[in-house]
Amino acid sequence: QPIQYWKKRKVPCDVPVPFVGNLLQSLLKRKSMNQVMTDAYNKYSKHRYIGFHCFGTPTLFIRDVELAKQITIKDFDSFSDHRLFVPKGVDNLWDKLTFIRTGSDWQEHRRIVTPAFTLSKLKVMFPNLAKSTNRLIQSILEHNKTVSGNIRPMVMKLANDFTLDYFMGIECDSFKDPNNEFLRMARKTFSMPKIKGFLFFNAAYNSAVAKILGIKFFETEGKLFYRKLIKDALEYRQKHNITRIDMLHLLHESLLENKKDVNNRKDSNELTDEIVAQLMGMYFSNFDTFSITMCNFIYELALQPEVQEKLIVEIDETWRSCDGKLTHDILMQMKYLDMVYKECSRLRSNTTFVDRIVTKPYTIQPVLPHEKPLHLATGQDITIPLYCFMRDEKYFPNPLKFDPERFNEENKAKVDQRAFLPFSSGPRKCIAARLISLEIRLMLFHFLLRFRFVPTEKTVIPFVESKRHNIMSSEYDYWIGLEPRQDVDQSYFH
Ligand code: HEM
Repeated sequence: QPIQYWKKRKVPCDVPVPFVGNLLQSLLKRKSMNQVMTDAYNKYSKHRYIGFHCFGTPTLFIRDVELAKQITIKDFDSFSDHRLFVPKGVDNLWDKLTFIRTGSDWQEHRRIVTPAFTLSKLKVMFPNLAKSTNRLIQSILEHNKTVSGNIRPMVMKLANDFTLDYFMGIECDSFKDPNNEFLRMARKTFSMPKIKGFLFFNAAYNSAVAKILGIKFFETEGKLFYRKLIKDALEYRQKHNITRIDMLHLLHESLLENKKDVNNRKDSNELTDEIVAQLMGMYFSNFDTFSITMCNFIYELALQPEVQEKLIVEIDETWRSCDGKLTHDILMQMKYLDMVYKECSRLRSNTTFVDRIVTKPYTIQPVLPHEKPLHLATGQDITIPLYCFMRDEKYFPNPLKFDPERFNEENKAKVDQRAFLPFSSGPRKCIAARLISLEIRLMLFHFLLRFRFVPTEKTVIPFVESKRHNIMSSEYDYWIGLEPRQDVDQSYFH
């Protein structure tokens, strides 16, 4: 009896509604998923964990940052897997994604792909990343004299062209040619329509339904398109002995270098399939997840003219002093940009929660007077609400205020790192956290070198979170103006 599940275990829990659990308000579109979780989080403030029901699945909802750290880092071995969003065997490409792999297969795979994301690799790739960002944002200026409207499609173009260049060395300019095939396929394959997001979230809790409906993440047309693109790129590089340091090269090298993998492989098709799966998974994250995050950040900055002005001063000074030759270290050492990036990540990161599955029986020992040992069996679902931690006033006073000064030299040591988790933590933390941090800073740098973000008469203030999307995005799109800067020294760009 799922309804009795937490009651029997003496874990506090709101009475769930049959079939939908504690998600009724979200399903009826009365509240966003973040709001539903925040309500539960705030209601049981004296507890470290509570019971929660996502549809028919009882999940242990963690309210305590130390317990979350125990689960994601200290006792990781007992919580090493994610729940399966789609049952294994429904979508063979999906099964290969890092996020989806489980147990020793995940461990081995993560070890293989990690080298593509190290700091040293990012530094090697930086000149290409910087060139590509500069080129694309310059192109926005050239092809859109004034940009005012929903900036989401523009940011998606930027994310698409950037991803193509950075992942595969393909130069594309969707501002010049908005009807190009690459953009069309990316939109078709990687943008997550709200209904698809909803189906996926449902599927995560009901694998039988997912199997019956044959819910697939990537459509066949997209799979065929990207498989051909990647296969051709690999063959061309091999034939012409070309080495270009990008994600395709790094993944290919990492997978090849892994001797066990090579010996076990039946043919090079399998290796190509592996690369296609990883690149498509990453393309999705860079096209969809990243572009929503970027829009959230731009929205926030458009409402913060003083922060923008301060940032513009730092950007102009940096660009002048490095004579337009921005390096990885110069960018990452920019103090105010660092503060703004972190505060945007705290308040506007799009991650709602992360999940874990108990992989070895585990007991949560009592800490508070009213607690008893709580035994968790293998397979128990766990929810860690990162969004709630990052907006808890216990860790971030006046949490809804956008205040980069929380991260200044004097204050940053006081930030409780257990609660500041835009990319989660521990061995399953987002593998691309460093890349995203660089990518966003680089884009903000080049945007603010040329434009100011301004609200327009259509900008909905304050930010209203989407009730249809399970990650943080705006309910009313992103109506923002990009005002070309008149005070910019044009010699900057020559
Ligand atoms: C702003 C954009 C992004 C955000 C906010 C984000 C956030 C996250 C979060 C919260 C997780 C789950 C961590 C956990 O379960 O503890 C995750 C996992 C992951 N992310 Fe990201 N991510 C972003 C972009 C990307 C990009 C662009 C890539 C690839 C290039 C990527 C690759 C991955 C992978 C492979 C995993 C699974 C890691 C594993 O299971 O070992 N992410 N991400």
